[in-house]
Amino acid sequence: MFLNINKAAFGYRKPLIKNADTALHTGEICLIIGNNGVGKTTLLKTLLKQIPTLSGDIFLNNQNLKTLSHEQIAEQIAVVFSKSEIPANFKLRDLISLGKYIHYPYYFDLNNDDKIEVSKIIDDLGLQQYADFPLRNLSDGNLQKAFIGRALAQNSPMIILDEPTTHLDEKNKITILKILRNLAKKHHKLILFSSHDWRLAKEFADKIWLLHDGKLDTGIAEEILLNHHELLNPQLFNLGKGFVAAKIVAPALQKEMLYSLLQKNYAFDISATKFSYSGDIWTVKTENEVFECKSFEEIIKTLNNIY
Ligand SMILES: Nc1ncnc2c1ncn2[C@@H]1O[C@H](COP(=O)(O)OP(=O)(O)OP(=O)(O)O)[C@@H](O)[C@H]1O
Repeated sequence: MFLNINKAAFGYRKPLIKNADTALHTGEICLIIGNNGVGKTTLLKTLLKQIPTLSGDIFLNNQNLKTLSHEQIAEQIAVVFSKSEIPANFKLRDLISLGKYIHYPYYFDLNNDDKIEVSKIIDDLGLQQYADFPLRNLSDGNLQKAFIGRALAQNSPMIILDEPTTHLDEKNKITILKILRNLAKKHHKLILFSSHDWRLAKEFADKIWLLHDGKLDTGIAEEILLNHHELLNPQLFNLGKGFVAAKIVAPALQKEMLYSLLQKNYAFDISATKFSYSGDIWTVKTENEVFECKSFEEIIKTLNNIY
């Protein structure tokens, strides 16, 4: 058990989250989700002792956070915050080298082994051609990789990332999430990250910490999603207030797409109509009739004749 949270409360004067009780191991990836302002960043800052724990205890590698100095915490946890300041006039290699300086008592030039390791991190992240680029000239995706590179150079067993995929396009999001998965599974790092893009992130996370109603619910990602129907996607897009779903028998993706189509177009009870999908054909059954439709467009035409 690398991180252990024991009946802890987080927040400022008033707790945002009470009675949090959970643990994570190295090699695991955990996604933190919750609505805006629920306390995700506050929780991460508390784990870093930037904010005091209001009550209860946090153990890092079996040591109580209260007894650890900020330098000792930096040896255990590297951090990538999404709103990180870009150090002026730094090149990419300088930023990644910064991760090494927590291991030096004062400012020194890096020793040879550390320089080699920094170059290897740059290679592993596919950033060779940008090594001597000023940070301000990097794309958002490469800058984000560079901050992850700095965290890697720190060589800590745990990495915390606050919204590491914001501002990134789908391709770069997947690249970053794959890098994180690789770090956990091949290098046994514990990765804890927050994201609002949870549909994508959950594909990569083993566990979820869900912050809601002043509580922290934790567990295997799929278990948390199953137990929190409000998170599962159809309800998220429930635009038609009077919509009552129809029965849909179809593979998950087709079911999700039909649900989304129906709830956008019909703000009333359509539960009397049943839909099933087989061999690329949708069968639409009303009380008295059966229709076969080859596309969603045909389904809409059929339903518009019925309702
Ligand atoms: N230094 C502070 N003192 C008092 N309250 C604060 C402080 N910093 C943040 N808060 C409040 O604590 C609450 C939680 O903020 P936090 O940034 O942790 O939420 P979050 O879940 O990370 O939100 P988001 O998804 O919008 O990033 C908010 O209501 C915020 O205004």
